[in-house]
Amino acid sequence: MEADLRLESSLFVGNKRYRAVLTGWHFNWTEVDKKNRDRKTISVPVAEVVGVEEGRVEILPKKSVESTEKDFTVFYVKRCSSGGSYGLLWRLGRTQFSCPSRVLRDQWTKYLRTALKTHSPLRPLRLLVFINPFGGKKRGRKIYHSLVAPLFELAGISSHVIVTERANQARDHLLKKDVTGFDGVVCVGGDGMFSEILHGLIGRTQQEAGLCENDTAVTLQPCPLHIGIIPAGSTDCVCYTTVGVIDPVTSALHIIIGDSQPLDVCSVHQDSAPLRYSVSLLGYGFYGDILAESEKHRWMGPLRYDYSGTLMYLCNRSYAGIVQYVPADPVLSSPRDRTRCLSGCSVCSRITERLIPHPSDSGSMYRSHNSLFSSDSEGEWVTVEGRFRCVSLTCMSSSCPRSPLGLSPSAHLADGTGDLILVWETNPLGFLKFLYRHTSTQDQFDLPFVEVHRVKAVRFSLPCAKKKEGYEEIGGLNGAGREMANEQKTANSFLCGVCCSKAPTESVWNCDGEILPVTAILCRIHGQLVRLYARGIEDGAALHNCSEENDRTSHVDRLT
Ligand SMILES: CCCCCCCCCCCCC/C=C/[C@@H](O)[C@H](COP(=O)(O)O)NC(=O)CCCCCCCCCCCCCCC
Ligand SMILES: Nc1ncnc2c1ncn2[C@@H]1O[C@H](COP(=O)(O)OP(=O)(O)O)[C@@H](O)[C@H]1O
Ligand SMILES: [Ca+2]
Repeated sequence: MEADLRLESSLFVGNKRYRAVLTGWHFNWTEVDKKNRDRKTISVPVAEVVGVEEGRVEILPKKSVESTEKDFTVFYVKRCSSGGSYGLLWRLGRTQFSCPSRVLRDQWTKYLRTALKTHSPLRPLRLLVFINPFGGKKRGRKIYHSLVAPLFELAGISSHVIVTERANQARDHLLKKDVTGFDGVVCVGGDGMFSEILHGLIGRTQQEAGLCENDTAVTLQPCPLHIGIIPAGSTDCVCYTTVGVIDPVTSALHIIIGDSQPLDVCSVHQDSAPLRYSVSLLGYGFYGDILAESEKHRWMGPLRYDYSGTLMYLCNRSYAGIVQYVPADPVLSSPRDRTRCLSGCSVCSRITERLIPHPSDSGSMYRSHNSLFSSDSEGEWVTVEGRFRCVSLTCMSSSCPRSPLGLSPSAHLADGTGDLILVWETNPLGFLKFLYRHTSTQDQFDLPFVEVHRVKAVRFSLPCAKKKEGYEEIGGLNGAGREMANEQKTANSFLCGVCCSKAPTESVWNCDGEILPVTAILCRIHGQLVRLYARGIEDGAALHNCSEENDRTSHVDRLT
């Protein structure tokens, strides 16, 4: 079949002659000068061709300009440097070709379209799109209609668009309404909107599989529908971490070409409250307090987090707690190994192989129970207790424009583990140093009051009242935190006077931007539970559209 797809001929772009070649995987065109010498080659992977149209076509607005029956236009992904961000911006490239004959033109368009179908099996044909009109700077509708919809139309995607009228409408729709015929679900909004889609899709998939989501021991079934994110929120952390830039056009192009990025998801079980899922930040203490405070200032838009963050920094609160965790296999990777999970990551690929069910399993893998949660596995749990500035768990690096390398720079998107970050009670200057390091390449874990562990599961509970009093007197049980405790006590009560008369003894959990109503939780990481229309962060070396060869086998890169 691939041999059939080879096509080679002379083509013209303007008045320049090119030698164009379509092989199985690439479409290349090389300028040929008057002496028949090859000059610059442009190489586009077939998987990155957005569309092929007869004639000379423009989009935005889409129109056919003066053209002949020998012309055709190819639209494809073009990469540009993104300036400040780690990833690459994608733009729509367009080249209008002229053929020596109409027959050849028809052959080119036919071959290119066939190649597209063969090499991008996950390209969506029908999408369900939810727009949150109030997310971020309230520009969701405009972003979708002016930047994204014309690209979907060009790519022949039909979309059913729902502008939400209330919170949780998208989640409820996915849980209850018929979604047959859709290849994917797109959310236009922020992390909160993504979280709605996540809950809806995971919930529906388990319902259909007859699995009980609340059972901490059940192995959940991966979702069959892909999720696309068009960023239009406040933090846009999931988009930034999986694409590398916050840019609606880049994200729309990843959706169109049917990119596929698996993502780990953490299930958060609470005794008296419904099950929640998290991918970016499950945080107690500092991040919980920021969220609770920021809800009062929603009118500020994305700035509410900086305002509340500064306020909560000044409050300098710490909280007593017992944290238990099950460590992941240290041979596979470590949160301090100074590597980055990039597109094609080899650490994530290793678990992909293990997760793919073999025919002989006949689905039993997804129904199996996890030994972690049986009573005889108690020995695997490690316990720490004391007073913490914050306890955070993230399934991925959780980078965002504020923190380009993220909460845990070496975390992996799809390795089946999460990173648990424990920041013990410390003085205000120490904590500022910790926060400030998130904005640069300095290691935020290289501080005496910070610990990070790669984990498969986490439990959190409050110490009994008597113990809590003890911590308040001795300042926690951890060596690093203990020394600073007395000095801390004075600082705490002084600074907290800024926002509250008495520091509370309990914080709340921030679960991807949602406040959880309970403090005691049990969390478990589910490897590759959902798939996004993304491919992970591409490094600058992938700026290749003008080069001979397109080698996209980047793996894990060391941080420099
Ligand atoms: C001194 C500079 C400190 C910069 C510290 C940056 C740490 C940033 C880590 C960000 C992790 C983001 C994880 C994502 C969470 C989102 O799921 C979730 C929901 O997002 P959505 O509203 O878009 O739906 N977002 C959040 O919960 C917001 C988290 C808040 C992060 C902002 C932190 C700003 C802190 C500023 C402290 C300033 C101290 C100044 C002292 C003088
Ligand atoms: N029409 C709506 N009205 C009010 N809230 C909504 C609506 N649609 C979605 N939401 C909720 O708004 C919250 C924030 O949305 P999000 O798109 O993440 O923006 P932001 O990043 O600014 O927080 C989400 O938790 C979502 O459930
Ligand atoms: Ca992970």
